[in-house]
Amino acid sequence: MPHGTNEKPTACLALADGTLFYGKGFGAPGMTTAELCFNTAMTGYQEIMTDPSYAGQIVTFTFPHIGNTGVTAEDDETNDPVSAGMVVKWDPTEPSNWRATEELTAWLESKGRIGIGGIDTRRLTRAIRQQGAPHVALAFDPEGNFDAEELVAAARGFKGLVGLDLAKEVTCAQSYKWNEMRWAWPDGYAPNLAPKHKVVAVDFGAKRNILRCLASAGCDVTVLPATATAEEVLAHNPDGVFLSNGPGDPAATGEYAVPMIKQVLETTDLPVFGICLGHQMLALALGASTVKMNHGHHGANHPVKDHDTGKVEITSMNHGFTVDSQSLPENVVETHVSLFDGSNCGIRVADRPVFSVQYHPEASPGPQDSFYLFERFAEAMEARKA
Ligand SMILES: NC(=O)CC[C@H](N)C(=O)O
Repeated sequence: MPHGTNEKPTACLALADGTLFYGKGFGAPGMTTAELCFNTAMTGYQEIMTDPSYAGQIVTFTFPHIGNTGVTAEDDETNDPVSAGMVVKWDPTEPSNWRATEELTAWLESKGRIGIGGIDTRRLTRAIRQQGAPHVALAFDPEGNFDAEELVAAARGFKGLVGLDLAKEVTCAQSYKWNEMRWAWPDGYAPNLAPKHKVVAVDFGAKRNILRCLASAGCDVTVLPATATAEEVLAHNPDGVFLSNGPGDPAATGEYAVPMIKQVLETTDLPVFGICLGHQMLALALGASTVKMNHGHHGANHPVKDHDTGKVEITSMNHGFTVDSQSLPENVVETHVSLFDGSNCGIRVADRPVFSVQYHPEASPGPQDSFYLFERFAEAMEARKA
C-alpha cells in the first residue's frame, strides 16, 4: 500500500536484502534493476534525472515536492533521462511554472523510465545510509500484480557498479564543437565572450552545463568520445584538456582513459582540468587509487574546504566512488576536502596546471560558488601562452 493511503499499489521497489516498498507507479510501466542512491537537493530533479553520471542508478529524492516545476527541454543535461528511475514521497504534482512544457509523469513515460510515489523516503534513506547503496529492482504494473520473490531475485541479480564501465554507453558517438554559453552568470562575473583557448573535452558522460561553463570562460570547445586516444586528443592542437564527469567505476573506464591521460601528461605541458569521474581518473593516472563509498554524496549543499584559500564552498555533488587521499603520491597536493566526511574533493599536481575536483562546479542544479575553477583553467592556458 502506498505510504499513508488505502490505494492498491501499482509499483514495487525491492531491495536485495528482501525489504519491499509498495507505492504508486508513474512514468512507463516495466521493471528495471539498478543501484539505489538518495539525493538531498531541493531543486533540479530534471537535471538530476538527465545527468549521465546517474546511469545504472535509481534516485530517491529526499525533498518531497517533486514535479512542481514540470519539465522543459532547456534543462536537460543530455537528451534523455539517464537515471534508471525515481523514488519520491508524494505523487508528482501538476506543474506550476512558466517554463514548463510538459509534466514530469508524461515526460518519464515518453522516455521509458519508471517512477514510484507514496514511499516513506525517510525510512528508505535511513536504510541506504545504514546498509550502503543497495541493489534494487523497481517495477510498475498498472494492474498491481507483483511477484515479490521474483523482484528480490532480480535485485540480487544486479551486479553493481564496481568494475562497470558505463561511460562508453553515454558518451557521444562522434566529436562535435560546443559554443553555447551559460544563461545565468555568477555574481560579479563578466562573461568572457570571445573564445580564446582551444580545449578538447573528453566526454565520459558530460553534463551540458559543464560545456556551457567552459565556453563561458573563453574556451573554444571540441568534444571527443570517451575512447579518444592521446594522439586523437593532441591532433586538435589544444591549449588545454578537459576530463568530464560520467557514470560507473573510474577504474573500469580508466582501463582505456588512464593511458590516454598519462600520455597527455607525459608528452605535453598542457593544462588539464577534470570534474568528478574526470577527477577520479586523473588521480588514477597520477598513481592514486579510488574506492567505492558506502552511499556516496548526492546533493546540492555539500560544504567543501579549499585548502589554498581557506574558503568554504557550497557544492553540488553526485558520486559513489572517491579518491583515496592516503594513496596520493608526493607530487600531488590535496586541494579540497569534504566538510561532511573529510573525503578528498580536489587535487593538483604540485608544479603544474593540472587539477581536478570531485564535485560539480558548473552547478545546475546547485550553487554557483565554484565557477572560479573554470576561470582558473582559462588562466592556466593564458599563462602557458604568455
Ligand atoms: N558525477 C560523476 O562523474 C560520478 C563519477 C563516478 N561515476 C562516481 O560515481 O563516483
